[in-house]
Amino acid sequence: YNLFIHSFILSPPHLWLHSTFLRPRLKSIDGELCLITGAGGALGRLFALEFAKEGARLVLWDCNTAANEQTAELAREIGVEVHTYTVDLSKRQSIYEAADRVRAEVGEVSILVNNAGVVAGRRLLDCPDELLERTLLVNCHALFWMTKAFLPQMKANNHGHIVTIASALGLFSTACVEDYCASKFGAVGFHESLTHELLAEDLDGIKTTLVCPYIVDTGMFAGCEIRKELRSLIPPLQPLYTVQQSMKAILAEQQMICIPRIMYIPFLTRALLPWEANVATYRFMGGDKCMLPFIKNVEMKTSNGHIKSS
Ligand SMILES: NC(=O)C1=CN([C@@H]2O[C@H](COP(=O)(O)OP(=O)(O)OC[C@H]3O[C@@H](n4cnc5c(N)ncnc54)[C@H](OP(=O)(O)O)[C@@H]3O)[C@@H](O)[C@H]2O)C=CC1
Ligand SMILES: CC1=C(/C=C/C(C)=C/C=C/C(C)=C/C=O)C(C)(C)CCC1
Repeated sequence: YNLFIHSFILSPPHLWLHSTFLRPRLKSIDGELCLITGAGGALGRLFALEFAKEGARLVLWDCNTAANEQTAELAREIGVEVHTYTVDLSKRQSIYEAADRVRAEVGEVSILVNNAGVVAGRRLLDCPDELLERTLLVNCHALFWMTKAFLPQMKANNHGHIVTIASALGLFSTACVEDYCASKFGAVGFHESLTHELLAEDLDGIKTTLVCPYIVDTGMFAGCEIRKELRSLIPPLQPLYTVQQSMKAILAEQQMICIPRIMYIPFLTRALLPWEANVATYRFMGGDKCMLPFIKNVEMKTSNGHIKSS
């Protein structure tokens, strides 16, 4: 009983309330070395620019060399040091080799932003096995290898920050994105377990932040939509807004953020309401079939040869 009370005194409710509802102090990351995966992509590029504005030195990883270089150019214009690496996050060896090079050529990474992500965008039964596997490798397994590569240095200094860009679909699911939900639920579980481990080891200098956005207007889920009447109530997020909200959470060392805040509701009701009530709510809000137009979109692009598969 005493231990229980003591644990609460160590993290009293007024501290939770303060960090959740009041404006917390934002930390300085000037001069820190920040590694961002998927830095050639929409959110990855914006993260790179926001971290650059905060004065962080950047290490940018992506499998798309040209897009990654473009991000690097934009970040250099802000005036920070930038290093780019072409890495295939679906390959463990590619991650470890690039990590060794970063350590030798640049130094110790203190902020890790695991942002790269993919989705198959096909119905499970129509989807090539490799494409399903790739989602798990990039969105989930890569988190193991990235953490194994960079956490030891953070532990040695008891200093660092690991950011996981997961998804609202890591907290509740919907139909026809089995690969993506499995990978993002995995990412959420990974983040939580790692956070508990760091706390249990009293490594209070290493922070973690989980980011769970709703649809972001980047093209990744183009076509995904809920019931027409509700679209103005919960519109797709702007990429810059998403990244700015994430940055606030990261710099405030917040453990988790759902963007927009209304996404906490389906997350909670998933756990609190009976299954049937959730199914009825999904039907009413168009959450049950929201992925069908997205999958149609991918099918059309694939048949036109515009989309590359694995
Ligand atoms: N857009 C959305 O609606 C939402 C996105 N998210 C998450 O946000 C993150 C960023 O998404 P977003 O910016 O929209 O997506 P993008 O597709 O724009 O960016 C993802 C980047 O990751 C790269 N990438 C993909 N596979 C690999 C790989 N094997 N190795 C290295 N790099 C790879 C992509 O390269 P390439 O282009 O060549 O494939 C791309 O540059 C993802 O984790 C996503 O799951 C979360 C919630 C909503
Ligand atoms: C299921 C569901 C909804 C729709 C969620 C959607 C459409 C989420 C899309 C998320 C994406 C694309 C995340 C990418 O990482 C509502 C209407 C909010 C509430 C009822 C349950």
